[in-house]
Amino acid sequence: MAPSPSNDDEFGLDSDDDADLLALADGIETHGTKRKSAGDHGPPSKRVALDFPCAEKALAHIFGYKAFQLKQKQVISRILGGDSATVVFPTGGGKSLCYQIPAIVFTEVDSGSRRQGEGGITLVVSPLIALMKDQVDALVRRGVKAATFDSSKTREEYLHTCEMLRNGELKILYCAPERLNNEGFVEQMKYVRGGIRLLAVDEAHCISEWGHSFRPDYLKIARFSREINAERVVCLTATAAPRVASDICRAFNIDEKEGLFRTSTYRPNLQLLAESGKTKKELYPRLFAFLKRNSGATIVYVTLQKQTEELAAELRSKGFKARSFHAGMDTATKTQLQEEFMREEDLVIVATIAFGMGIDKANIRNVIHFNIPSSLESYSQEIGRAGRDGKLSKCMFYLCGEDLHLREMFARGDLPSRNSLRGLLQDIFHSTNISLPVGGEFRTSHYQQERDFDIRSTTLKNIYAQLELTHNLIRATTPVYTKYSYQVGPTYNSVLASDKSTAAAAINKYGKKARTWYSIDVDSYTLKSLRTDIVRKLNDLDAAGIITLKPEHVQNTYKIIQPLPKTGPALENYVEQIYEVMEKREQEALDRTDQMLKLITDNTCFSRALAQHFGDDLPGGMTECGHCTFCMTKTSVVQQLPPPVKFNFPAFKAVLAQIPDRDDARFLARIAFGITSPRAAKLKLSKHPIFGSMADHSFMGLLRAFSRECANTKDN
Ligand SMILES: Nc1ncnc2c1ncn2[C@@H]1O[C@H](COP(=O)(O)OP(=O)(O)OP(=O)(O)O)[C@@H](O)[C@H]1O
Repeated sequence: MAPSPSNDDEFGLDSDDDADLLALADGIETHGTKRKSAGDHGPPSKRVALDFPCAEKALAHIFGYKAFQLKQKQVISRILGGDSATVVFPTGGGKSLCYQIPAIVFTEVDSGSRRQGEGGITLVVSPLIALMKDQVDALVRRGVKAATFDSSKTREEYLHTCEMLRNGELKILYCAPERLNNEGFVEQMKYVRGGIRLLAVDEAHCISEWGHSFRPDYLKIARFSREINAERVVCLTATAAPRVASDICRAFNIDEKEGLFRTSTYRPNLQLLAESGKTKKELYPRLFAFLKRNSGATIVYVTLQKQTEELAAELRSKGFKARSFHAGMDTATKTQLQEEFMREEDLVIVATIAFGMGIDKANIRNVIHFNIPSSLESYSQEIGRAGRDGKLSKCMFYLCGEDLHLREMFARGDLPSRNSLRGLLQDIFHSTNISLPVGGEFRTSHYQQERDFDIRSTTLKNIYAQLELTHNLIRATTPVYTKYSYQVGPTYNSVLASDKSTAAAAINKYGKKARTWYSIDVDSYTLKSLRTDIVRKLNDLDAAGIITLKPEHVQNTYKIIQPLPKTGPALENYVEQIYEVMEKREQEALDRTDQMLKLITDNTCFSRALAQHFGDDLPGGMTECGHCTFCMTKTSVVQQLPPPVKFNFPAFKAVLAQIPDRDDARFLARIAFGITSPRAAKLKLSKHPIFGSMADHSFMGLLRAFSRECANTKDN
């Protein structure tokens, strides 16, 4: 699963959507000569053996390491030689140095061609604010000028970063992918002194629609890299099956033969084990016994937040030192737990996947999966946290038939009904919007559409991404805040008085003061034509510390790229195409669970099957690892499925009685199966006894039964 996105909503730089760069880029020259972008490169230069002593020096003097590890040296040489790369190193493999060292030494490599103070920056796109912060703190301690743009920054810190950017001091800037959607930010990046020398894309597997954690915002990074003229790109990930790695390379125009750096995925000190049981109850004592036999720092992964608490309590009652950890906890508690885990040698952390990213503990002895991981990629990433010290560590997977429901619930949660999708597209392509010319703009509220059409937020973003990137109909621009409020500093009046621009005059005249905050309605009839100038001026005043700006009332804004469909059949065509893609994604999510189960239920060595999934194999022609459950027992693990249930008519009738609408069979099936959605939340159904009352049935069976019911109602 994808890590949760950051919430960058300060300083008016937030955006959930793409920025409209084209409008701004038109007629704007980047300063100095046009920069060479990653896509402009000729044939890769990896064939030329490059050596950069300055990189070795930085490794030793700044980071204190003796030698490069894995393929760090090759990657760094390629980047310093001017080319882009994709790096697939395991968790903890040292991916960060692959961009940090180039960022530090770029100025030494081609200082001759640049003016003083024009070293340019390395921009790192990473979805994890906490990780970014740790990295920046570590770099700053080592004397490297690094910063993040994120919502946790104080205003002073933000202004300080802007200042470093302006005077060319900054070497590395971290930001969340959402930040690249923002017009203001992209403009700022276009004008960075010395340019964007390197764009580093962390967790790059999120770009692939085949990947387990596809994020539409990631698809847009490639376009941004061209728009900000990034000189080269490095994409980094710990897990990428061959198809995913190809997607990444294709998106950034990276030569797969020369620019893809993979290391062996096999970890000989990890013992992959699995056992199956009919019920969780049956597996509890086996888990306790396992932990008694295998002491040491342990992570037990479960799927749901409440399971972390339940299992941790159970473990404590059996005398284990156990704590629960999940994303719903407050930051201070989470930090404290992480610190405790780093310190202690025998703590068992029962956690959701929220735990582990950025945990750099060498002696984790056991990683246990007490539910089914969402994919082989997640599994591999999670077990990869064990045994970084190279010592024998155990990775136990307890498979339980009961858990299949949970996986199906997740896999099926994102697909809306055709009706919902049709309703959404009718709303997007409604008469006002379709009468707009190409280049015209319209606004919508994602928040409202999620509720109106019962579509989850991530799915809605995916649909818009398809309209934008696959069908090229629209393009997201920076979300619009229809109202701007601001507090003024002591220099405000004199600055505005001396500013002779029309925007400044308008702000002076129409900015209304309440008690402490001023506000200006930039969409009012009088100000509409000056809107862009006023917003820019307000942002400038904010960046200069003259005012503190607070944009309000968010509206997602789109520009029309091609004429929108005007007829029913044309709209239906989009419904079909988009729905097909979404159905495929649902199927892929279900397939990923099957692949996970196949790993341990097939008649093969687990370690070999895992390596082969990633396009790799065991080293030295080995056919077996010799120490996984299959190698040790020579038998596969048998999945113990719960017996099929008889159709529960009373529960079925209760769902129909509680929900009188027959417009959406999928919605009814979801409620019976226990899958929530915006509509379920609005109707407060998730706490109702009917919710999940048929969780032991097959989802497809439920869908068929409710579809019949809806069709009958229509016929009558
Ligand atoms: N050449 C090296 N020699 C010694 N230690 C190194 C070297 N390169 C990196 N390290 C250290 O290895 C640890 C892991 O590095 P890093 O965080 O970059 O891994 P990663 O591949 O990004 O892992 P993740 O997938 O968890 O993000 C860090 O403590 C880092 O300083």
